[in-house]
Amino acid sequence: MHPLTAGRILSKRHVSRSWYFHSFRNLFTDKRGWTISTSSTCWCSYKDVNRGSGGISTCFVGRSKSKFSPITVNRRLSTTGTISLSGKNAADIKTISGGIELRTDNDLLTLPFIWLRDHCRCQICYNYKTNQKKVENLDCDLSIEPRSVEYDGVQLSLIWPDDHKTTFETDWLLSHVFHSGYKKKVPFFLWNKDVMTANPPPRIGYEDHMNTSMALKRSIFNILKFGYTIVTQVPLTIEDTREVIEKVSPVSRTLFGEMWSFTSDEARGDTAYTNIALGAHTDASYYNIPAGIQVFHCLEHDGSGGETLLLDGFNAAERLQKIDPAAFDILTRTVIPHEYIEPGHNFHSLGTVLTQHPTTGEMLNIRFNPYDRAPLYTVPPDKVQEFYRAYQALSTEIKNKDNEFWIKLEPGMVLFIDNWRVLHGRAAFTGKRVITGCYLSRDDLMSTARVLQIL
Ligand SMILES: C[N+](C)(C)CCCC[C@H](N)C(=O)O
Ligand SMILES: O=C(O)CCC(=O)C(=O)O
Repeated sequence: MHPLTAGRILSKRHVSRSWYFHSFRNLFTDKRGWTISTSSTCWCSYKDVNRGSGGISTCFVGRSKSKFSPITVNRRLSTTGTISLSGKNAADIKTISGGIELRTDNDLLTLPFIWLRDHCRCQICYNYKTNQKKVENLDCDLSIEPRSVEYDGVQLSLIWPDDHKTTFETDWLLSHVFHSGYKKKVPFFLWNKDVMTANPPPRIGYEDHMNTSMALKRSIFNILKFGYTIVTQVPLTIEDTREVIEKVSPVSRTLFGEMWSFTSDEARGDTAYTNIALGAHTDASYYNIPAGIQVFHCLEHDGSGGETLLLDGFNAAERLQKIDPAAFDILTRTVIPHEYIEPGHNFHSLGTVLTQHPTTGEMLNIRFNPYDRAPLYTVPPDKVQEFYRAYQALSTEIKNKDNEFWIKLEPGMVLFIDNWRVLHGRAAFTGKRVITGCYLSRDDLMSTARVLQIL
């Protein structure tokens, strides 16, 4: 147990802005040698408070429930109970219940005080070496209020009842607080067949992708914007393919291993290992967190057919939301199972077909693989028909030829597909066809995107 969170007995009324806690800080660091010196209400645990006269009170600070030491605190009575607002742009802030509203050039931010106190990025509260919070703030007074707020248009500064000072840059607030005007750095470019035919993502040459950060950024940018990208002129080996991929992200290990290659030899118990056509689907639906990216590189094909189908699942979902909101809603709420079973493997997942971003409501993931659906035990009988109706409504969008974009993967073309968004399929084929590739985790891709400052 953390020494400062042990023995927390104080009721909230004692932790208010009418108490001045500065002297606590010295006591904690000097006498106990405790490293936390925030001295804020968030960190103090009190056994009792005896109001003394003349503004002096005695209370008990506990290290554990059984061990308390008496100390003295200066009691500062709040004079007005109001929060002073100052600064060149004070007119842009307004106190509201439990927080402030901050008007910036284009947004109106609502900033709860508890949020502002918890997100303090001063050296005491935040470790800039590890990029981690130093304090848990789990005892923070939920109704904490600052004594004063200052805003100059660039920085917002707050002084808390214990004299702790918190300063934020407006830009930092804009990109971290909940607000409806949040803008994605790389918005989705939703497409159907015609839109994609007219605006395909630029293809990146192997040498550029491998050697210039501009080109690598463009490859990743394409995945975020269009849901896929293609690197051309890649040497026809698994090792070279892996090197191209590892510029983007480490290769994930799945039930198919790391780098796999497949052909129509039925080596595994999945229709991918045949030469029959496969309708649009996402892969790894039987993982609770489906693979983020699917990579394909056709190393050889000496027959006909085998074209690759790409289809923007977010565009299909968005259209469904417009024309059949009830179906869309059912698919975002109904958890269904998927599975992959073959000797030595038995994968089973639960998840919704459509998942939206929890704050923006934008599409986050489509999990659509009619082939790998498991028996539907998650839907009560009286809801079964409406689920099938919704699933069929989505599949009508997915089967719509106007949404299908077909390409022929030629040897040397490495295709990265956002498996959370873009569905893929293939036409039946003849002859020998060998495809290598792998899966990547979406978190790894996003991490690279942030490091390269694309996000
Ligand atoms: C890509 N590779 C051939 C290795 C595996 C194919 C797995 C296909 C599976 N039905 C799924 O949807 O995940
Ligand atoms: O063979 C192909 O081009 C694609 C196979 C496929 O859809 C898969 O492996 O999931």
